[in-house]
Order: sequence, then C-alpha cells, then structure tokens
Amino acid sequence: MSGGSGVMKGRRGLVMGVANNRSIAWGIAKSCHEQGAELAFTYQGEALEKRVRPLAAELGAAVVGHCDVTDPATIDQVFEEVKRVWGGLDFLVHCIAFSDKDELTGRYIETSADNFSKSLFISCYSFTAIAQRAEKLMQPGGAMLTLTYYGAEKWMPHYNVMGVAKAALEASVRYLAADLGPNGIRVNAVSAGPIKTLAASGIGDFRYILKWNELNSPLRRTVTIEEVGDVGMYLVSDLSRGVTGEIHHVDAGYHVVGMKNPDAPDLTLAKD
Ligand SMILES: NC(=O)c1ccc[n+]([C@@H]2O[C@H](COP(=O)([O-])OP(=O)(O)OC[C@H]3O[C@@H](n4cnc5c(N)ncnc54)[C@H](O)[C@@H]3O)[C@@H](O)[C@H]2O)c1
Repeated sequence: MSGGSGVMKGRRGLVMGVANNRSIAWGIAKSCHEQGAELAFTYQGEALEKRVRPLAAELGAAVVGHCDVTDPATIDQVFEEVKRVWGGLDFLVHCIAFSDKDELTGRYIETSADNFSKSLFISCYSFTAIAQRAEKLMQPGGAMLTLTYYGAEKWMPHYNVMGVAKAALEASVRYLAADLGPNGIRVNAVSAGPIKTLAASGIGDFRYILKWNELNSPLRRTVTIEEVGDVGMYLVSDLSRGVTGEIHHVDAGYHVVGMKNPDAPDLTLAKD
C-alpha cells in the first residue's frame, strides 16, 4: 500500500479484464491496491498471460488462471481456484467486452446475427455468468462492478452493436442489484469516457471520438484509467455501501452536454 488511506484493507477482489497496463481494469486494480485491497487476476489466453503475470507481481497479486468467458468451464475453474486460495470473495471487477472489429464501423443495421450474439454474450451475459459464481463466495458487504459506455444511452458513430450490448449490460446491473440486494451484495457500473486502450482501438474513428470529447466535455479533457480506477475502487469499497444498481459516469461530464461547445474548433479540424 502506498499513499492510500486503507479503505480497502481486508477486502479481497477478483479483477477480470486486464490486457496490459493501459487497461481500465488495471487502473481499478491499482487504486484498490493503493487502498489496501488484496487482488487476484485472470487473463484471456497465453498471449495476455505474459502481460498479466508481471503486472500482478507489481501489486503482489495472485493469478488465478485463464478465463475465456465463452468457455464456462474456464469460469468455473477460476472461481474454484479463488475459493481454494481465499475461501471467499469481497469484490469482483468485470472489464470484459468484445465485438468483431469489422462491425464497429459504418452502420448498425449491417450487424450480423452471429456477431450480435457473440457481442451480447461476451460483453453482457458474461457479467451475469460471473455474478452467478461470485454470489456463492460473497458475504453481505460484497460488491460487483462492470464497465459501460455512454453509447448505451445515445447513438455514437461506429459503436453499433456494442451500444446495444452496453444497454443490455446496464439493464442487467439493475436486475442483478435487485436479485443480490437482499443478500447485502451490491452491483454497480462505471460509465467511462473514451480512453485509448486495446479494445478501443477496434472502434472506427476512435481518435476523432477522443478529440470530440476533449473539446466538448465540461472539463474540456478526457479521463484517465486512474480516474476511472478511483471511482471503481469507491464502488467496490464500503464507502459506497448505500449505493447499488447505479451507472456512475466518469467522463469529464460529457453525458450532461446536449450540443457542441460553440468555442470548440471546426469539426473537420478536430478530426486531424
Ligand atoms: N476504452 C474505452 O474508451 C472504454 C470506455 C467505456 C467503457 N469501456 C469498457 O471497459 C472495459 C475494459 O475495456 P478496456 O477499454 O480497458 O480495453 P482492454 O482491451 O484493455 O480490455 C478488454 C478486456 O476484455 C477481455 N476479453 C475480451 N473477450 C473476452 C473473453 N471472451 N473472455 C475473457 N475476457 C475477454 C480482454 O482479454 C481484455 O482484457 C470493456 O467493457 C469496455 O467496453 C471502455
């Protein structure tokens, strides 16, 4: 622990979705660690294992194995390992999404049935599948967190089927919160502004989206994984013990804006 006030001391959390040190999951993990949490990570496949293991070591965290959410046996294995190592779980961080890159450009209407199913399964259903396993390991005071984007609420260029998947994910946060609330387990989401990560690089014109947010958000900038991380940490800590079913925006205020900032430069200039 370095510099934190220790609000996460004694809490043990599973972080799913670290791909590298630019991942939002990594920002959340760092913040939880700084506040005293004990962490465990999963990775998706051998290529990412090489990145995740050294990062986990940096935080003195455990690595509980490979998890591909399309393979339920790997989810079961990870939760069995968490149970074996810790016996229980205080919080869960789900930062997992996928869609075919070819359909994250152009028109939503072109979405194929196959990619629709795959995107909704990985980006939305996986949170429910994981919550089913996590519930069994949690006591009252447990907390679950997922990551969403404003493209769930409003049309965004190129976000397409991911917007539909995130809308379903946000609805599932509310349903899971209602299911798990009587057991004292909370379920929330952070709606992060655009950040340059591996997943985001698959979205068409992403640089343009970043620039637009920078010029038009109330804070006139974009956000960092550390800023998302601190809010994520708050939502899985006892500080937010009265909060559940919430979609908390960490987007420099962009979601309150209804029109282009008149002082922002011309759009064609902003695209460069
Ligand atoms: N970057 C942004 O602008 C932004 C904004 C809002 C929300 N989000 C969301 O944040 C979350 C994390 O994304 P990120 O931007 O940090 O990118 P990232 O590429 O660092 O993380 C995405 C993660 O999803 C995992 N994943 C994909 N398919 C999987 C599968 N089948 N099984 C297991 N894991 C799988 C990858 O391994 C990776 O670790 C995603 O839900 C994303 O939609 C991102």
